[in-house]
Amino acid sequence: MKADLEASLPAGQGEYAIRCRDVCRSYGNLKVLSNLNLTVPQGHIYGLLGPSGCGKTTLLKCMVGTLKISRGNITVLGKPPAFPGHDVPGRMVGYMPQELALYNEFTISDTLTFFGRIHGLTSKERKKNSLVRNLSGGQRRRVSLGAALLQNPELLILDEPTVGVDPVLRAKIWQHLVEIVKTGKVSVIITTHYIEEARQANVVGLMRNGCLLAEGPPEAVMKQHSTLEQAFLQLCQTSDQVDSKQGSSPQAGPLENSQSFESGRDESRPILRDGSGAADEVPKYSADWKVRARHVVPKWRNISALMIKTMVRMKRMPGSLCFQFLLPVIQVSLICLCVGGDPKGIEVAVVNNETSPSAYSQSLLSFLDNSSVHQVPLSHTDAFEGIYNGEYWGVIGFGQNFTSYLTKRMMQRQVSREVVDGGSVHVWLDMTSKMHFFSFDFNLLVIVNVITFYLAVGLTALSFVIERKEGLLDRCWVAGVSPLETMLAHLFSQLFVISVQILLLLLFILLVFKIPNEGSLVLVIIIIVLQGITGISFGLVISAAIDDEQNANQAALGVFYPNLIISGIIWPVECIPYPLRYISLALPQTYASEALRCIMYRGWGLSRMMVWRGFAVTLGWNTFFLILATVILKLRT
Ligand SMILES: Nc1ncnc2c1ncn2[C@@H]1O[C@H](COP(=O)(O)OP(=O)(O)OP(=O)(O)O)[C@@H](O)[C@H]1O
Repeated sequence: MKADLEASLPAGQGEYAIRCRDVCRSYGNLKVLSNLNLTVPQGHIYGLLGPSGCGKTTLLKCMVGTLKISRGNITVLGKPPAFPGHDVPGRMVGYMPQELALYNEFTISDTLTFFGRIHGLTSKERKKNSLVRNLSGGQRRRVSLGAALLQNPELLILDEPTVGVDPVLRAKIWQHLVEIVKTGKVSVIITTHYIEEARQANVVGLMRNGCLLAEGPPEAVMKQHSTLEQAFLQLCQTSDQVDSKQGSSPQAGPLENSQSFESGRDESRPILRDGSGAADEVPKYSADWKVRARHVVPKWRNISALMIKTMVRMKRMPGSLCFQFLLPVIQVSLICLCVGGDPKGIEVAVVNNETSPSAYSQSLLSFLDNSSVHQVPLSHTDAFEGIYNGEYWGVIGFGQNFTSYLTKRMMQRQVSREVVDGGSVHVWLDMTSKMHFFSFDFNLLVIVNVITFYLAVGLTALSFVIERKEGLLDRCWVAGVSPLETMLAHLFSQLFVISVQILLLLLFILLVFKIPNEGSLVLVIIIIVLQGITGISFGLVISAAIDDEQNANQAALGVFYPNLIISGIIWPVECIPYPLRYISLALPQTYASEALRCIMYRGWGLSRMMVWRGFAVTLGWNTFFLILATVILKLRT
């Protein structure tokens, strides 16, 4: 039986498309792949079968290089995946992930064009104008498969391509796979839950608990059984029996299972290939510095493909795009209209103990702005009672001899304290009311900065979260897009959105609300755009680090309030206690807001420290956030 297999499975290097030796991979404490050995011969279809959760998808992700293995080695088309200069991930491999991994707002044509652009294809695809979101499940799978086949890859890695597909289409997919491997140049590894369909594969691998129970041509695996399914069940039972014999060891995990199974096998079992890779020498691969440098330098082709993708998606959601453009303008307009203006029609009690119509107190009261203050003449007792009852915002009081005392203050060089007091206007404010807010120097420009920053955070914080969840990020990785390219593409496309937002915002605050600008408009625009970039890059950090939409939203919101309070936006930095003040000065918005104020109100330029400091700190934060986001994204793939 082993001889049969060895005749059909090439052993030498170069004759296999994929070779895994002693591969281990864990998620935290969960060991998913245990010393797994697998060989996909060149020009063959390999059907990887196994129950749900046995680690098939994990293994495929390790093969395409989106997951790192913790031990062992994998060789795909001659080199380890993600090796510098190797086109896996890249053109050589077509990957269809388990998730559909399609952009819903794309047409079929857009989808093929997008992946075609990444692979540098110039041929014009046929126009398919149906939106992916309007297709049936089976149709979407076909598009997804089409995207994997697009660049005629040498290796096709298909994770359950036939799920939810009708039997006719399933048969067609298999027929196509059989057709493309005939040339001997294309190899396929395919996972499926429909065990019997794998009879059309040249080789099958039966996987369980992270190890391969058997590997070989389907006929050999089924030798003593009428179906593959029965063979698989038999293998599982035998494996369980060996496990229970070994069960005395409390730590017996998949690794031990695999070894004990191998060592205890007899010839009647369909263990068709000795998986031990210990004797195999691990080949050494090297790449010169030029290849390594080319591998690291971002490719404009990929960046532009991703940017066009984002623009097309935006175009397909015009309502959401308009809302994004107009949101800052709406917010700033509301702020201009509702915040920072003079109070209107507030009730103030007036206690005037002078009765004569020609008294100075009367003429003074007549000068008060009656649209802001509505004067209510009252007695001393009623006025203070009214204040306690919350009816009035304050009391203005004049003594009985206000006119004569004021005249004395004007005429005489020295007067008694009684004269000063009697010749003064007494004002009592209700400090429990909102009145004291009017004393705080509200600064619209700083708010513009905050809005630009946080809208940018909000725009980007979910960018990768959703793409990662839908498998799109993985698909792009496998097509050869690097984390840095993804990061730059997001940065550039969001920059377009925030540029429109900032343009509209400035038009409104300068032309409609006529906020004065004493300084250079160019500097104003640059600092606001730089703040927007800080927001985008911070959003990218959140997006790269967090997997779930809700947590990403919480993180963006969680940073909003502390930053608003500590950055001196609500209350001056000078009033913040010392340890916090140092933090405040290091934050991305503190010095930038100060710089914006100095440019617009004082007309200062870059030669002033308070201005260039704002630019320098913002640029520093931008660089830091972008590097951090790229590193996180790289570490997590
Ligand atoms: N990102 C992850 N974090 C933690 N555990 C994970 C993660 N991805 C997968 N797992 C776990 O690893 C195990 C193997 O998952 P995997 O998706 O590889 O199985 P599978 O054989 O492809 O299953 P199915 O046939 O249902 O797709 C499962 O127990 C799963 O819960």
